[in-house]
Amino acid sequence: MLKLLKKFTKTEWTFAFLALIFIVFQVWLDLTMPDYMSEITTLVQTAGSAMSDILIAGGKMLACALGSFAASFCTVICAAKIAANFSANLREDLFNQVQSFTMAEIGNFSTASLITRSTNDVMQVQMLIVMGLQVLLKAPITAVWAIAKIAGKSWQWTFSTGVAVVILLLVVGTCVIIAMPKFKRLQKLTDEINRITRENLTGLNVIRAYNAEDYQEKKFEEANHRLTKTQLFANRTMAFLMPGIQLVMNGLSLAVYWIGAYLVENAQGMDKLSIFSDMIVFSQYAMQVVMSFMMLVIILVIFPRASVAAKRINEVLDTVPSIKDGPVTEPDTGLTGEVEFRNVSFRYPDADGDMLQNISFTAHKGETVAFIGSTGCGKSTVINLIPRFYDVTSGQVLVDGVDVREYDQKALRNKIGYVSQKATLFSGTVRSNVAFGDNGQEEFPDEDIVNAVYTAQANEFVEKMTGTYDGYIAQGGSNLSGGQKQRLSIARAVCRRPEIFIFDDSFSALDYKTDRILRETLAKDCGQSTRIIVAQRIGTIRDADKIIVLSDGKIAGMGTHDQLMKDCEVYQQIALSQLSKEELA
Ligand SMILES: Nc1ncnc2c1ncn2[C@@H]1O[C@H](COP(=O)(O)OP(=O)(O)OP(=O)(O)O)[C@@H](O)[C@H]1O
Repeated sequence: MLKLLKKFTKTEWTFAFLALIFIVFQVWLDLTMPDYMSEITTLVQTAGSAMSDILIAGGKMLACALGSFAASFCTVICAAKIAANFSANLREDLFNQVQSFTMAEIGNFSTASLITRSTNDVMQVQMLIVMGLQVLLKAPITAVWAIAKIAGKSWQWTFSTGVAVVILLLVVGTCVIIAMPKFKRLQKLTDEINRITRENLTGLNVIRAYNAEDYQEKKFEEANHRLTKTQLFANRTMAFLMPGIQLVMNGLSLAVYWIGAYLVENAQGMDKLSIFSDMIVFSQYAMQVVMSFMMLVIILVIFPRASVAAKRINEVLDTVPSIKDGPVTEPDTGLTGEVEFRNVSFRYPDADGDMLQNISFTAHKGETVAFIGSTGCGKSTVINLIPRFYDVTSGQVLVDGVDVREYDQKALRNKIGYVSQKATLFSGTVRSNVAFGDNGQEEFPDEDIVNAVYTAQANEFVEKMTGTYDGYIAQGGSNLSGGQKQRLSIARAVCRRPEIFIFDDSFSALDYKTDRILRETLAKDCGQSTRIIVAQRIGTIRDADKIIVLSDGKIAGMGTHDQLMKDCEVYQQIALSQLSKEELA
């Protein structure tokens, strides 16, 4: 928690200092009120007192109460401002940190947990700051000040207040020790609820199609029940606190009056009056002491959960992304659009064995290099190493003659137009999806957007959309068909005018005719760019300059279609499973 508080900015410290001033002022006013009460008590008991004197003392007491209210209001405003600013900065830090994570780190935390950490966990810390600033500062100041005021009045009264505080601490300590482990579990269980809800929402169609609503509901119910049970246990434990504190407070009042009665009875003449008014004042101060401990208890209810949340936030902020920027922004090798793999092997984090073994090939400028192979043989894994979604385990991946690990990541990705296997679109318009991101140059001109849409064969449906290029795209492109989404994803890559295109099975949802026309226009409009294509269909890659056949993470053959048809058995099998001998001839 302290580590997070180091993130306080100058403005936040200034507001914290202001809050402290308001708190000291409020405590002074609160502790001055019993003095006036004592004055009123004495005036009331003294024969011949003037009514105006009582009213003046009462008026001063009222002024103190109003002043205390105003000071408390100002403290709350300061605390709310600090907490809101602080959590906004924290959320931004978390967002930026998660942006810099590689797939490995995101996998480590899980997406659901990262969402809880950026929202719910930040809220827990925010609540602690709002309450903490008011209470953590106010309680000790009030306690010390009030104790100083009551010390020396009567040892019996002071002793009974001391006993009340010790009992209070024992009650609070026991409750916190019992509830603390449950608070730790609460955040984990919130992650779980988040994960199930996300899974449910993203897979809604499949759940309905398979009549799996009951199964999902059961999963949710179980997680919900676990969360509710833990919450109930923690809250029930803490529920003991308030009645416990009330009991101690009432017991203390009783003790003060009982001791007071005994002292008054044994006193003589005017002393009786003075002891009586002391008793009234003392009971007020003693209540202030106990109240300040009670306020600390409120913090103790929030603190365990907030401290767990702070730890979880720090875990994210302290994670060093495994992929770091190198120094190269523009290579001086004189090469463009060249991709080379040198003896590359790769193992996924936590996997037992290498997924890729000894992969070596070169794609020169303007060439089309295609990967084909059975499902799960490692095609996507190979191409994900080029934009450095993962780093190689051994060997080297070079772009324009420079190891990708040497590149500044932005500079490397500016050279690449990547189209993922699952078309990903963002809520917005056609334009905002095509002119997406930054390629290190000026903003994408309208002309480039239109050209890219035409090259990707997307014009045919975009121009029919309401609003055409400003037509609405729903989150994840859910208002488009699979093939339309793929074409817009391709247009997005084309619009960047990259040196290297990476198509990860990006033509699979297109009909054969559109697939062929799209490849032709790509070759015509982007002939200068290198194209690396993963495909399942022989037809898509047949004309490639180089076809690499992958089998179990190893290269089983490399060459043109004709060469492979002659000497690569795996390729022949794939080809014959898709096309007849006549078509292949
Ligand atoms: N993030 C990951 N962590 C661990 N293993 C993974 C991860 N991603 C993929 N794999 C494994 O690596 C293997 C190769 O996956 P990859 O996606 O490269 O195959 P692919 O040839 O592109 O398959 P497809 O044609 O079905 O897309 C698979 O066996 C898969 O289980």
